[in-house]
Amino acid sequence: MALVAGVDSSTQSCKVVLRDAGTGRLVRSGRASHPDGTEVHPSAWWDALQVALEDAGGLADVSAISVGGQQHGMVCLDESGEVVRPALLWNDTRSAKAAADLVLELGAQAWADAVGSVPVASFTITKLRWLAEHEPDSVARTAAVCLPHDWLSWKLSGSTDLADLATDRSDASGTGYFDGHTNTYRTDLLVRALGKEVRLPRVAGPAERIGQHGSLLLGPGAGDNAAGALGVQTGDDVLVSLGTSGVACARSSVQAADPSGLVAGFSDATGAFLPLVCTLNAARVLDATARLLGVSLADLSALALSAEAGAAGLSLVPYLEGERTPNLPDATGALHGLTLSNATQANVARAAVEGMLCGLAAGLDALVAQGVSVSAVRLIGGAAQSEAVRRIAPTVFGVPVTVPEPGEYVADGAARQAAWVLAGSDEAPAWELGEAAHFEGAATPGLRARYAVAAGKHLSVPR
Ligand SMILES: Nc1ncnc2c1ncn2[C@@H]1O[C@H](COP(=O)(O)OP(=O)(O)O)[C@@H](O)[C@H]1O
Ligand SMILES: O=C(CO)[C@@H](O)[C@H](O)COP(=O)(O)O
Repeated sequence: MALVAGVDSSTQSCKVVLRDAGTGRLVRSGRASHPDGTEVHPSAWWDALQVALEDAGGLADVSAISVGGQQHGMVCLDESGEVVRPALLWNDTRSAKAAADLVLELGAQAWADAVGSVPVASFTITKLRWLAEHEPDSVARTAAVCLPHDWLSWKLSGSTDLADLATDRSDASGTGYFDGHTNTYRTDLLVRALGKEVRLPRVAGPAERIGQHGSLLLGPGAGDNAAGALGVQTGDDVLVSLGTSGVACARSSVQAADPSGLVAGFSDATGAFLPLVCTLNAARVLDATARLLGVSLADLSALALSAEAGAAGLSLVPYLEGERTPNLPDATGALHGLTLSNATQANVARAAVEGMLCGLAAGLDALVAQGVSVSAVRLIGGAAQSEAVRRIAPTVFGVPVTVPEPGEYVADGAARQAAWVLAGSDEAPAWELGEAAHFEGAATPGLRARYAVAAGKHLSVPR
């Protein structure tokens, strides 16, 4: 029995799964936390990976490993491979003005045509423009730019040579300087943002071996959402992930080019595309609401389910970290529709779940506008563990929702990729998935319209 390992180095934590390469059976797993904040030194990810690997019993008996990681984070390396400054993460909105400037310079349609997406503050390219404008010394020291998963793969390879940096299409497509049609970098766009050329990771094929450390083969890895789609074996279903970010995406044979900027035209981890909508506010909206109410997440779920659908007219606008879709980096959250009679813990809990899901429902609408058919949703990510989220989701999305057996689907997708690399086959191995739970429910009348009015009245406060 050969073992493969998959890593999910996500915003809040690092998770590792070790699976049987042939059957996909889970053999061991481990995890470790990441520090809070939107600016994190990559060494914290490496330290967390070591702890998670140790927790999972180590790699001594593992044949291949792949890393999935949070997308977009800007990792700058100097000529000797040292990190120049802490990485700016996908949810760091300081580059919002840089994003707006870049869009103004070329026009939204030109960006969508060139790289599949209109840049927002999350994208690496806007962080590079921010760096050029605010930290010229850091720019002068930067010899290479890569992404969180690229950096971790490179560290795992044991190399310190920048020439050995490698990435995959899915993560490259989130930079804002990668053309998914030709699978080549648009270095002209990178130079436009940063003001100089730098070394970029080689873009490996979906099942290409990018290195070897002793007998351990290294797969190309992927952005976390592409890895999640590979792990849950979505086929043509729409995937909604409720982690730190809220994501709605679907596999496609064509790259999206949405000039409205709502849908990002990313690539997937199999050689196809992954049109994707991402919000900044998902699981942590529930964390914050539970904190506000002084209850546990389990109690929050029970409270939400004890309230009537629609929370008796309360709407929670969940822009607690600003928002990315819609592009409102300075927006703040709000509770609308409070009255003496509806001011209960149960209604606030319900409004938090419904508000978070309404943000994702708008994302599903944007996918539909790009030609994606949404007849059912598969739900993953930390907040999919909430019974309230599972049961309320169909009443907000208006379609049935399937929740796969609880698991770490991003890490699983990375492990499946590692098994693919090991097998050298044309396609990723098909692994048995566990029992899924199915949820249905009629759409709550008027809920989304009322949310849309409330969301339109958000307050923007520059931070
Ligand atoms: N039962 C639950 N109910 C609601 N939220 C949950 C539950 N279990 C975990 N979460 C939340 O899920 C989030 C972590 O999810 P995860 O998908 O691992 O995030 P990320 O990949 O962004 O690091 C945390 O904010 C955590 O509080
Ligand atoms: O920015 C995006 C997608 O474009 C996010 O989905 C990040 O990739 C972070 O993912 P999580 O840590 O929330 O899973």
